[in-house]
Amino acid sequence: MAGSGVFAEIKDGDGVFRYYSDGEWKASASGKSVPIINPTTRNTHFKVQACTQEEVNKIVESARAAQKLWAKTPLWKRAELLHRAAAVLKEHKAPIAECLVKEIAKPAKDAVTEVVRSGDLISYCAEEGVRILGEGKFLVSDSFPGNERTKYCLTSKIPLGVVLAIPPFNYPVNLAVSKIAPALIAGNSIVLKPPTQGAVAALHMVHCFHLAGFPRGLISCVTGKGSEIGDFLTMHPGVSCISFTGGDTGIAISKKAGMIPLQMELGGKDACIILEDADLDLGAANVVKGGFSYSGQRCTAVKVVLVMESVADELVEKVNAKVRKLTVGAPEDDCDITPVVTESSANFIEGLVMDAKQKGATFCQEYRREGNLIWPLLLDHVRPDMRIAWEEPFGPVLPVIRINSVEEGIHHCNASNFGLQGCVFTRDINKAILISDAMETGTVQINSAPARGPDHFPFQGLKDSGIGSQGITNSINMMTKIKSTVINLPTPSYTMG
Ligand SMILES: NC(=O)C1=CN([C@@H]2O[C@H](COP(=O)(O)OP(=O)(O)OC[C@H]3O[C@@H](n4cnc5c(N)ncnc54)[C@H](OP(=O)(O)O)[C@@H]3O)[C@@H](O)[C@H]2O)C=CC1
Ligand SMILES: O=C(O)[C@H](O)COP(=O)(O)O
Repeated sequence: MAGSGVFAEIKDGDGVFRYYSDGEWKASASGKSVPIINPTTRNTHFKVQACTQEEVNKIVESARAAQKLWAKTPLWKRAELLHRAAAVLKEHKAPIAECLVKEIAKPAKDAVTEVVRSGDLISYCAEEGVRILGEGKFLVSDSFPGNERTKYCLTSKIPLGVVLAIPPFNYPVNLAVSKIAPALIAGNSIVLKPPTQGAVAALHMVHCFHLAGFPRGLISCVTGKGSEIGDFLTMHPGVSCISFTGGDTGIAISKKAGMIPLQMELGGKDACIILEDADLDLGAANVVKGGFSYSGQRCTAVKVVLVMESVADELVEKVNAKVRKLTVGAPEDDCDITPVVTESSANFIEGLVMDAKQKGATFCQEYRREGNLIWPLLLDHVRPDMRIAWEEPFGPVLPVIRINSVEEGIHHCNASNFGLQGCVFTRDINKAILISDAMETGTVQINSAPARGPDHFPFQGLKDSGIGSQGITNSINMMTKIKSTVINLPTPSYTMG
């Protein structure tokens, strides 16, 4: 059970979850807490500390001190500790998954998968770090015009300092460790600010790093509402790098942050283009999986289907047949469709649906909502003047736009402010490549729905979907800087010369 057994110390006597600073679990001096509302019951399920600015200062100070020592810890030892943390995390997957079910209504099996996937990510990161951080470059000067061979340049990757990690609610464990593990293996320290919905799962995950024996202050976790402590954290002079995943908040952060490296993974409006020659059964299965898994609350969810008119009726029929089979209900029952994360999120989704209704979209199912639970809905004959053609619902509501040419589909995709992923279904690999090249997105999947995983693949968004690239190798590189040492010789030296 959450906050019991080995996790007992992360909760105070009043049942409020503590924050983690300088290797200890503490109650905030604010005396205030932030409620976490269970999306299913809509009642307060957990409470976390509302940390103060002084507590943030203290955390950043100890993170800076701990990083100096950690940078001098041999790479193999850093990797060994990460492997231990991965094992502890997997060992305690059940209570962490339980938090995900209660805080963000993630279906029970998917919640366990998220924790196990996170353990695997940490281990892979430890191995990859040992390989790529153990290597540098050796350059000689005579390759550049006008130079003799008098300079030897040695480069290596050095840590940045304190990495601030801010993940979103939908993968509060996986998208936290995707920042924590690369930062640590590269010799940085970490300050984590988890999403409010998902904070308790994240605190449990942090305790697994504590149990694994990481040094004091190297990892900290500060809780509180992003709208209250977010600016203080992201503009803190002690922070050397920000790795953020979330919505438009990331655009505001990137405008306010100082001259530090930023990794931003933001929203998406991933298009699924379906051509006449596509395998429509495969296309329909991926539209349903891509559009409705975790009730559409994935940045990589299919968020608009662009299907050629000649096969649209058949595709819609096949998709509808699969939508009818989706189970709707509680995450504890492992239903396919579960309540969306907050009431305001459900209201926002409803606003998009009503706008589409008013403007004449075809409802393939009856619109139904109870509390935060919204039944899956396919909207056919959506037109570009409808909000849902462009906005990200982050819910189980999927628009279909019928197109008459490939160019029309690409045009719609590229007219979006977002550019995260996209996918194309066709049996013609040549067409698929041309479409992939034409789509202005960070990734294009051919004959499969968009996905971030497996977690070592590069993952990046263009335009408003982000800055930089994630994926284990890219994150390690992003959280380091190149340092050079140049050996200057008094006379040119040529090997075997
Ligand atoms: N491209 C990608 O990889 C992904 C993108 N997303 C996108 O994330 C969005 C949904 O996630 P959601 O959690 O609602 O996103 P938000 O942008 O609302 O929140 C993300 C994180 O930022 C924190 N935060 C809020 N305000 C501030 C602030 N002023 N300064 C610093 N941090 C702040 C939040 O904390 P708090 O919860 O306390 O407000 C949370 O931890 C969608 O748009 C989705 O597409 C989601 C997953 C992956
Ligand atoms: O937030 C998200 O949507 C995740 O990054 C998606 O990860 P997945 O595509 O591997 O499920």
